[in-house]
Amino acid sequence: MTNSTNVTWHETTIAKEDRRVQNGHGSYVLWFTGLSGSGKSTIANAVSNELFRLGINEYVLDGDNIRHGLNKDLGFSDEDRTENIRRIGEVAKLFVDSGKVVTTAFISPFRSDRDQVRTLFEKGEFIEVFVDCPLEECERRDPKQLYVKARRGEIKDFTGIDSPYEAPERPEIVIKSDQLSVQEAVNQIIQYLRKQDEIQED
Ligand SMILES: Nc1ncnc2c1ncn2[C@@H]1O[C@H](COP(=O)(O)OS(=O)(=O)O)[C@@H](OP(=O)(O)O)[C@H]1O
Ligand SMILES: Nc1ncnc2c1ncn2[C@@H]1O[C@H](COP(=O)(O)OP(=O)(O)O)[C@@H](O)[C@H]1O
Repeated sequence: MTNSTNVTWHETTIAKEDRRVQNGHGSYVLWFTGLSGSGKSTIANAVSNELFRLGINEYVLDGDNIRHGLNKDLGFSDEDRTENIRRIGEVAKLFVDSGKVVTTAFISPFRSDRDQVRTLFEKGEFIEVFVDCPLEECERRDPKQLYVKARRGEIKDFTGIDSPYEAPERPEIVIKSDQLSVQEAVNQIIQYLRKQDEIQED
C-alpha cells in the first residue's frame, strides 16, 4: 500500500559496492529478535563494541530509542508493531546501502514482519539472530520491571503475556542467552561472521 504517486527512484552515483570497498568490509544487518529481557540490547551493544574495536563501521538501532523518536507515534497493537518493524527494516536497508553494518534490537514478534524485512535485502545481507531465552528466565530478570506490571494488568498487550511471540524457524544464529555469558554470546556471533568472511582473520 502506498500513497506516494509521481515519485521516481533515483540511483545513487556511488554504489553500495564502492562504499564497501572504501570501508574495507561488507555491509549487512544483524537483526536481533526475542522476548523483552532476553538480552537483545545487552548482546547487540556488546557485539557493536567488538565490531567497533575491529575497525568495522557499524551502528545499533535499539527498540526503546527508536520509539522515542522516529516511531514515537506507534504503540504496541499488532498493527503498530508491524509498522514499527516495517520502518526499521527500511532504515536498516539505508544503512546497508550506505556501506555500514547495522545491528537492530527489536522484539519483532511476528514472523511475517521479519520475513518481509528479509525480502528488502540481498542474499547474505540479513542475518537473523534469535535470542532464545525462556519466558520464565526473562521474567526472573525483569530488568525494567515490565513483567511485574504486565502481570498486574498495568501494561496491556505485553509480549509473552497477552501478546504473542513467534520464534524464527530458520534464523542464521540462535543464542541461548540463559545458558551463555554475554561474552560467549558475542564470541558465537563473531565466529559466525568470520565463517561468512564478513570479518577477516587478524
Ligand atoms: N506491551 C509491550 N510489549 C513489549 N514491550 C513493551 C511493551 N510496552 C513497552 N515495552 C517496551 O518496549 C520495548 C519493545 O519495543 P520494540 O519496538 O522492540 O517492540 S516491537 O518489536 O514493536 O514488538 C521493550 O523493550 P525490550 O525490553 O528491550 O525488548 C519494552 O521495554
Ligand atoms: N547471557 C546473557 N545475555 C544477555 N543478557 C543477560 C545475560 N545474562 C544476564 N543478562 C541480563 O539480562 C538483561 C537483559 O536485558 P536487555 O538486554 O535489556 O534485554 P532486551 O533488550 O531483550 O529486553 C540484562 O539485565 C542483562 O544484564
